[in-house]
Amino acid sequence: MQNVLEVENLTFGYSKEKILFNDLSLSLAKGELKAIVGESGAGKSTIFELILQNRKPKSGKIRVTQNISEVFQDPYSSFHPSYTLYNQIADVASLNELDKYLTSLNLEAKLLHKLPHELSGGQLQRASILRAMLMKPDLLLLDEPTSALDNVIQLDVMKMLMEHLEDIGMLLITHDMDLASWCADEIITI
Ligand SMILES: Nc1ncnc2c1ncn2[C@@H]1O[C@H](COP(=O)(O)OP(=O)(O)OP(=O)(O)O)[C@@H](O)[C@H]1O
Repeated sequence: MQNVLEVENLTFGYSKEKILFNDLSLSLAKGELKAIVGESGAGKSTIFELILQNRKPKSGKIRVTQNISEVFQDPYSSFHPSYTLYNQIADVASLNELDKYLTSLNLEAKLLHKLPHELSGGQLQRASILRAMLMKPDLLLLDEPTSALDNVIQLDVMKMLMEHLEDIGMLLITHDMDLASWCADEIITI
């Protein structure tokens, strides 16, 4: 099994006084879904910042594939406000499998021709997952990707993601321990 992410003895804090995590190690291969859970402010989103190399660790190593997609916590900041979703998705991803994902995400194709603010938070969240999947990543970073969805749609979306696990390693940030226990191979608590 080939790892798409290896984190070794990672230590990080925004200041010396407040270390968020100390000596954190984890690995992720295609076919695996691991969940990061922890209280608000524990540093879950910060781990993604480090994986995306937007921040440098205080110590430790991160080895990661270059082919990463992410779904951010706030769906409104995931898209540029001035362009249609279709344009923003077509810019970065192949549209070959568009119809298949629209169906499994229960999204109407006409929504894609709207501007981000014309969609609900839940519709935008699914559009963000659509874009991430069409990019065919090796590693998918999911930061509370279903927080704006009701329970039934949340489960449908998670099942759809899990059907594609064979080709992707997935790291899921969630505050929902039930969701993590249901879908994850391993739960990392910070
Ligand atoms: N750019 C920054 N500069 C200084 N401190 C920051 C910065 N970004 C986040 N923090 C602080 O670091 C801590 C961890 O933030 P982070 O967003 O990673 O937490 P989280 O576990 O994802 O929280 P939540 O579940 O509420 O999204 C928080 O105390 C936050 O205030």
